[in-house]
Amino acid sequence: MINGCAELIDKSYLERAERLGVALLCDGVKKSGLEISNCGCMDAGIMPVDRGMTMVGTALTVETSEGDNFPIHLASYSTSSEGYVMVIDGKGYLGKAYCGDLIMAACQAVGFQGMVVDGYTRDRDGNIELGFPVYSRGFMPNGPIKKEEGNVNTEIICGGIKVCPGDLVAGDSDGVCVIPREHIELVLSMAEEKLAYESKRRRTIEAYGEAKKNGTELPQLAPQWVLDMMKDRMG
Ligand SMILES: O=C([O-])CC(=O)C(=O)O
Ligand SMILES: [Mg+2]
Repeated sequence: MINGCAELIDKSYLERAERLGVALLCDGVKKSGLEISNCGCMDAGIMPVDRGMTMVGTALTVETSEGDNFPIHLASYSTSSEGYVMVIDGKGYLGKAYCGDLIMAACQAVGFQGMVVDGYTRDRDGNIELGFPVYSRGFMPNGPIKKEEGNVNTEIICGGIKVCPGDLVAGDSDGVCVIPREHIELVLSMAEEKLAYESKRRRTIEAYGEAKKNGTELPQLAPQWVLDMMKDRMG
């Protein structure tokens, strides 16, 4: 089944997500109390091809299996709009690579923000040279087959996480997370609260380091919640 693409996510949301990064976005899911498996994080087997690759965009989904990359070709040519991340449910198949730097270059030329593959990719060096963010289970020189049309823009599972066309997908050195489209605003605001907490913590840690260096009185290093928990548990 080949469906049209979901509407692109508002740029202001993407900019906020980019500023936060994947770990804080997952913290935002946790703080929001939403019942989302693993806080929206794909499993740790799905990693960036190169450290420092980052992406944020709107999910365009592909479902395929057994190393068949015909559906990936169909998805690549299904839009000319900039801003999608291609999320490929390859069923974790590890016998063949689903794609390499040729398809990746085509996706980059179209304006995809990146690609996530539940399976292997190849042409690692070429991929890094392109600077196109790709997240996969690793590398396999054995190339793909071209067979079935698969599904484009249907609900899929990738890296253990449900992904619907139009969801927010973010990736960085830590991995990939998915925020359901209907919860983007809530998750971003929760993640921004966590960011504010972390900034405050960083200032406290810095002040402690400075005081230690200067031989002045040390400020309290432990956060208040640790002190409260210690009192509760240890009296
Ligand atoms: O040859 C293929 O179909 C996959 C590949 O390596 C590429 O896209 O560069
Ligand atoms: Mg190739």
